[in-house]
Amino acid sequence: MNSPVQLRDVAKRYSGAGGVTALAGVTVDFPKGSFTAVMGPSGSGKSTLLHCAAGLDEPSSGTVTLVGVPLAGKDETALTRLRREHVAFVFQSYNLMPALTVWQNVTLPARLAGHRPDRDWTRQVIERVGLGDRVRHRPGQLSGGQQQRVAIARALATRAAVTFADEPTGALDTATAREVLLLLQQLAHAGQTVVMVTHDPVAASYADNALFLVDGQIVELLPNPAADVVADRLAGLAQRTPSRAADSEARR
Ligand SMILES: Nc1ncnc2c1ncn2[C@@H]1O[C@H](COP(=O)(O)OP(=O)(O)OP(=O)(O)O)[C@@H](O)[C@H]1O
Repeated sequence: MNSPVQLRDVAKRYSGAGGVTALAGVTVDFPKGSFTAVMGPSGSGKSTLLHCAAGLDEPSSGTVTLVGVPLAGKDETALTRLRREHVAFVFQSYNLMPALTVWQNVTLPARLAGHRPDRDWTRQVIERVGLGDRVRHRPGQLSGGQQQRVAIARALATRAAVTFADEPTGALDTATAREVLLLLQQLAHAGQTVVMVTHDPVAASYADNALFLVDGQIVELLPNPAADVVADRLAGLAQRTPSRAADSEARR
């Protein structure tokens, strides 16, 4: 399996006032060991793409294959099990369990999946993200950057085939953001597949490729995305989609 995430002609329509087409036929492979930044104007479908790819949202049509498993028709229990075994999330809101320590958060997916956590490996990954002296802390006792590093340690610990990151650096200062992005790069270099939604051209420059969405469709895949080139592309794309951007702003 060379591409643990495969989307084929994936569309997502939301009903309701007027109806919204969030994804309009997306076909893309995210190859093993790749780090892709998903970019585009506000409302272009970035989060929807990530949610459909992760099986958190069901496409209206088209197919998603995650770690070789077609998601169509899978019930929530099966999807949860698949995610627990193979997928890690690094979201802006950290999604850590507040009552659990760093160690317990990092080992939670293994324990939920019924495996005994590998203590040596867990210690190694917590060290690697620089939290060796914080294993007994709870998320509330950590800074935003440290919490994000816990989420990355959890991705490393589970050896997740795929890590989905949604604005992982949105709430971080520049130096901490850089550390988090370097760790995401390391995940990819270790053979994991990283898909990251971001608005930030500098964050995208850490990825191998930047994928640009407009009106729910992929318009470009840019290899080795330099921050200034990405910023230029985004500026051009934003001018093309005033209505969708306004729609998305109105939802906030
Ligand atoms: N639950 C929903 N119900 C109705 N419309 C939705 C829903 N979620 C998203 N949309 C619409 O789908 C389109 C794509 O939304 P999405 O959140 O994927 O865009 P995005 O590129 O991630 O935007 P942003 O950069 O602002 O976060 C937007 O027009 C949005 O208003």
